[in-house]
Amino acid sequence: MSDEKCLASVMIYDDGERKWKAAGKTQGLSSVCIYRHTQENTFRVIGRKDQDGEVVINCAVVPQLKYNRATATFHQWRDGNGTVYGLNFSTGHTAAAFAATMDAALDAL
Ligand SMILES: CC(=O)N[C@@H](Cc1ccccc1Cl)C(=O)N1CCC[C@]12C=C[C@@H]1CC[C@@H](C(=O)N3CCC[C@@H]4C=C[C@H]5CC[C@@H](C(=O)O)N5C(=O)[C@H]43)N1C2=O
Repeated sequence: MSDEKCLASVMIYDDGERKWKAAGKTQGLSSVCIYRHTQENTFRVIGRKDQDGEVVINCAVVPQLKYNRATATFHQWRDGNGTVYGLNFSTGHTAAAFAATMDAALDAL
């Protein structure tokens, strides 16, 4: 998979409060990548805060994942146990690159 680093602000939707929260301990941008495990042909979304390396997203890409391009720079999906992740990308270009990689991963599953 393209290991192009996509810069985004990673957010998690708090169902209880019905609002988006920044993922991780601090605000700020993370490098978000989709990694492929070659032997198992599985994929994971891994996001690390640029500031301190904190892993703020570590989410399996499962075949039934519905990836929603809510806007040109904000994409979102629900993981297997109902957590909703949102990626607020720095640019439409990185959003489109990430979404294309996500689509390729979903096609390969
Ligand atoms: C059927 C279904 O599951 N639907 C899900 C989405 C979905 C569809 C299909 C497959 C998977 C999924 Cl996950 C759904 O609708 N969800 C998932 C949880 C949150 C939400 C529910 C209600 C609110 C209303 C408004 C809307 C929202 O959140 N935004 C609008 C579009 C961009 C806008 C951009 C940025 C973020 C940064 C903070 C906040 C702001 O800009 O200040 N914000 C926004 O406001 C963002 N919501 C959602 O997306």
